[in-house]
Amino acid sequence: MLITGLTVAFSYTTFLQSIESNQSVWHLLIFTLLTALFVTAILYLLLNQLILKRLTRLASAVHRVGRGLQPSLQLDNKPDELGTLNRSFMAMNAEINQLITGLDNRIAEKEQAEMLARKLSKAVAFSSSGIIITNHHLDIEYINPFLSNLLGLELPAIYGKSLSTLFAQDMQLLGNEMRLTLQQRQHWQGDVLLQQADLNNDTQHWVTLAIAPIRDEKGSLSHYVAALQDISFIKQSQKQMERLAYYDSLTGLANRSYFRNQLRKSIAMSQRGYYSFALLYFDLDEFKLINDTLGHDAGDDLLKEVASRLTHRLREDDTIARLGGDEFAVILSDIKDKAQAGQIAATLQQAFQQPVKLGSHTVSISASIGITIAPDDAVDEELLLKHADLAMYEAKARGKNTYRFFSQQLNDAANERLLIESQLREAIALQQFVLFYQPKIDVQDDMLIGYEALIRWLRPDNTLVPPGRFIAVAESTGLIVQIGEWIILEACRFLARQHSRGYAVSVSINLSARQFNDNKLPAMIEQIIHRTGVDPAYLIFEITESMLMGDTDAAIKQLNQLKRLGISLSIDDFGTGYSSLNYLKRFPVDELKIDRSFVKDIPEDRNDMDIVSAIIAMAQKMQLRVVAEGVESAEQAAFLQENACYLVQGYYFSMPLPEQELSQLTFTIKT
Ligand SMILES: Nc1nc2c(ncn2[C@@H]2O[C@@H]3COP(=O)(O)O[C@H]4[C@@H](O)[C@H](n5cnc6c(=O)[nH]c(N)nc65)O[C@@H]4COP(=O)(O)O[C@H]3[C@H]2O)c(=O)[nH]1
Repeated sequence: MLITGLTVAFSYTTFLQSIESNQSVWHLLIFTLLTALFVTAILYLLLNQLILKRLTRLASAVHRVGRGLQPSLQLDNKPDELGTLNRSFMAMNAEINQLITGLDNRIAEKEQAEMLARKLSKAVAFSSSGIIITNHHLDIEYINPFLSNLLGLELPAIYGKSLSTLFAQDMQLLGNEMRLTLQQRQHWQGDVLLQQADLNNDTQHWVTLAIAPIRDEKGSLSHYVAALQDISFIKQSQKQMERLAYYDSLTGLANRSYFRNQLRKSIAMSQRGYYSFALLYFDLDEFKLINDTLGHDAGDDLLKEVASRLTHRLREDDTIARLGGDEFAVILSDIKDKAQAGQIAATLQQAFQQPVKLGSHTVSISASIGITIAPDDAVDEELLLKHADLAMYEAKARGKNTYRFFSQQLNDAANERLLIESQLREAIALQQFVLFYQPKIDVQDDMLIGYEALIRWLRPDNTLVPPGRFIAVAESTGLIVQIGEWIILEACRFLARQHSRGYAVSVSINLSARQFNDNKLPAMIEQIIHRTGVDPAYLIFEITESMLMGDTDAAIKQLNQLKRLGISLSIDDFGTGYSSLNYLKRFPVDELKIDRSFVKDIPEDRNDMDIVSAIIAMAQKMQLRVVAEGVESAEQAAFLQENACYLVQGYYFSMPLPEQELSQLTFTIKT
């Protein structure tokens, strides 16, 4: 409601008439007063209703807002000045509310951020990863306790120093690379070796390090944060695995796979014309004997000693590997010529000159070294190994403790051996072997007392191949076991025929090392004896001294097994090996055969004559039969007889003959 004016009706005439009468005056006064009061009340009511009440509400609202409360009363929105004031106030209040809410939000956000920062700071401080914060120049501003403890860092002395001061000496160059990468790619990651702060403590830690930038609101680089994990354990395991994969655990030398890798690398370099290298291959001449007699622990100690001696005689760039057992190989890198390789091989052999002490024993050692040169001899891995191996066997054949280079002739000989091997297989299948028999004579009564069976290979073109041309190949390929069984069967059949004619002769059969070491040999012989029905007392098996060396216990066991069959045992080529009385006593043998080499120079060579008479004396002392082989002259026969050696074999009496020609012999045959 809008108040535009107030009209009071007053009648002056009536007022005068009232004055005229007192009563009327009082009435008038009272009336006037009442009217005034009424008007005032009306005015007050109107004022209160229209203005004061609204102002009070507004004041109360202002007061509440001033106290931070919401105005509890609803302010009117009338289209007058007070309504306008109310609206302005409400708008202002809404704005204030909005501002307060915004402020509250900002405060809440700030509190949240502070809480998060506190959590992060705790996480960083207690983290088991290393954390570093640097400025944008990579100078350290913060290092967390984990890292400072790990490296023994003095805080805050390290602050302000470059990040790379934490790196090990070898890693210093990495600092520059890191800076460059960070400029280009914003982050850097890699494995770093950290150095202990105390330089006297040489513990080093491998860590994987990741560096990322921190930017301010404007996006400008302000800091870097680096996180690192200790991976020393992983690196150690890696190293351990590498060692296991590439190094021989006994000697610490490179193993076969590492050696092969190096060989391939060397071949690649030599093929590019960069350099020549030599491949040396060898084993220890006495290793098997030492291992068998002194035991495997002594064998291991020997290998360790050899490895250490060899390592000291080689250059840094050379590779020495133990390929297995007592097999060693060396790659001599960048050699000038063959002569240089030969010199180094000789140096290596010098390493063997000093005997090795193994517990209470002192043993002498030697090595026969095979050498091949790349790229001159070959640039193929397998071929080079084969060449070095061939050269080593040549060195062994030339006497121990020497070295030999691979040559084309060696290769030809090896190829011939291969050819013989394939032909031998065919010869076995086609039964191209024959036995010849050389008489054994007792010169006391000129009586033929037995024969030695000697194999020949009768080729389809009727040529006779002597055993010296194929026995070694048969031995190395194992074919001798098959051939040997045929020899024993044939010799026993021959013996059975001789006995059936009434001749009480013996037959001597040569055993090769491979046959002798075969534990099925006694059973096989027993079976043949049974099959052919021969009297084993007339069977003599010849073995060489070298077969008894090595594992003597096993040899004695085998000899006893053979002896149990009722056969005799003879030591062939006696005098060329150990020939010691003590050693002989241990073996259950019946006969010694003096090697041809001592007989052939009688009577010219006094020394040989002395040896022969000593062997005869020794055999007599041990109550062994003694047979001299290779007797070619009457003088030799006479000398032997004078020295009480009556059993002889040799061209002087008879060449080895095929069975059908034995009837031409004029000797009285023992019956
Ligand atoms: N210069 C000369 N030589 C004489 C004389 N008397 C005999 N010989 C030869 O000397 C060799 C004696 O045989 P060995 O020492 O056991 O040496 C044998 C033996 O080790 C081996 N061998 C021969 N036959 C067999 C066999 O059946 N089995 C095995 N495992 N090896 C055999 O081959 C070697 C050579 O046999 P062969 O060529 O038959 O050579 C035989 C024989 O023909 C002589 O007065 N002067």
